[in-house]
Amino acid sequence: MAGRPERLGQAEREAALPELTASGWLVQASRDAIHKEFLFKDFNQAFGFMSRVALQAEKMDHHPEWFNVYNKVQITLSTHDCGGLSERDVRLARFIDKAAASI
Ligand SMILES: C[C@H](O)[C@H](O)[C@H]1CNC2=NC(N)=NC(=O)C2=N1
Repeated sequence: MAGRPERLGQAEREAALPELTASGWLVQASRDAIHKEFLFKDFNQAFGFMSRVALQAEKMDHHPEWFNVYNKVQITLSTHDCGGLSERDVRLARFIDKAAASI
């Protein structure tokens, strides 16, 4: 993706975040990031989901912070290059929700 990412402004947050928080993303209090926990039937499904997200992350050159144990995947999204939330996090979060729904 071209260009240096910029932190979302107030209007962009008001436009993008309600949709994400409605689907279970939490805006972190401790840093400018969003977080969501996904539960799957077993490790196989969790890892299948992670594989899809990993391929998309490479394509976008935008990578999640995540933690997996068995069927649980916890994901934090933030843009390190701008020190907070950018449009890339919004786009990746939308992709992640679709990927989880298709497992
Ligand atoms: C050099 C490379 O483009 C950058 O380090 C990319 C890679 N993946 C990234 N992922 C995330 N989450 N934030 C970034 O700022 C970021 N930057």
